[in-house]
Amino acid sequence: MFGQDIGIDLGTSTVLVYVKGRGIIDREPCVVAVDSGTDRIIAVGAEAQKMLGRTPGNIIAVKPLKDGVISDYSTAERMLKHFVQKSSGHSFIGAFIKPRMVVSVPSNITEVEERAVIDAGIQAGAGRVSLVEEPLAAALGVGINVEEAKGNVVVDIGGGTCDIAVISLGGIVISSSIKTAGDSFDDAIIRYIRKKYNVLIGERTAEQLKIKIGCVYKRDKLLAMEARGRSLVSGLPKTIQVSSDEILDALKESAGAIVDAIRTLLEKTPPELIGDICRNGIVLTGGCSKIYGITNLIWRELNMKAKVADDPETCVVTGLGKAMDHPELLKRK
Ligand SMILES: Nc1ncnc2c1ncn2[C@@H]1O[C@H](COP(=O)(O)OP(=O)(O)OP(=O)(O)O)[C@@H](O)[C@H]1O
Repeated sequence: MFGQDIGIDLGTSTVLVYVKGRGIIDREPCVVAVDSGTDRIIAVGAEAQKMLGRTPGNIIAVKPLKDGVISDYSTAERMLKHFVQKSSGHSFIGAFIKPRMVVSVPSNITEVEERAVIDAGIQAGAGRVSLVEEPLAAALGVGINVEEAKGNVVVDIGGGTCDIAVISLGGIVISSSIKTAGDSFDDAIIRYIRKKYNVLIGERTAEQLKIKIGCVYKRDKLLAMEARGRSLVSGLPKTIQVSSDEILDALKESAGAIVDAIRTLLEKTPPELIGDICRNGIVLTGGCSKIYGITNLIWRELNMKAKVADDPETCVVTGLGKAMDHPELLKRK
């Protein structure tokens, strides 16, 4: 006997939880704060994120996912348990009847990585765990009729992975997943600032630069932002002015890798579907698809129309909600 259906977009940066009949009930950074002495969880999500890099010796803030897959099994399992308990509202029925869980995973993950997600879900209290590939869930969430005999391309650019898939007739015809996405954009900014200014900035500063002034195509109007870091020469705090053109330069290689991955997949796509794809254009989802200029870059490099979905971060979890009613779309049942 199963209880409620829960959809979990278990992302590298963010976890979103969907409960059938209630919609999205939770959206938290994928971070857990653990007391290293007692191994007890102190905080999950936004509260734990505030502790990242600022924790006293006995508290460690852990990101249990890396590159879209579980890298710290025990923490991931306990984090999932937290969300399962929250979703049941600690109700009497919720305590006895196990929920069915549908979780999104990157395309092309290994069987071992899949097994880790399923086991973590079961240990967290689910009665059954099914998986859906992220781009398929994203396509459902965007409202694409995935059952049609028409080709659609979805590119989901999250924190850890960029998943690209050609979808037709309710399935993924061809897909690829690269580990170049939001986190590697942040790393590229850190490396660029270090090389150019001899200043070491933190991950959160790099992410702010990316979100506020970042771009992968030249902005019409030059923007600038102050960034604080540590001088590698004096060892003291230093503030620098960074421009949007500098971030464009820093992100050139990573953005190029995403475009190349789309190009490679299109080259392998069956010719019958290419016509549909040219007509429909590419649909972009995931938080990092909000980077300025991504659609212009795709047009310039691939001569293809692209559109960023409305609210691109919630497409996957919304799609998981829809997949609950279409068991044929689930990868592992
Ligand atoms: N306006 C923005 N411009 C650029 N990047 C952004 C913007 N808003 C969010 N991001 C980035 O989007 C990424 C998070 O996206 P998302 O929540 O879709 O990832 P995720 O599902 O957790 O990751 P994955 O699917 O790779 O496991 C982060 O790297 C974040 O910095």
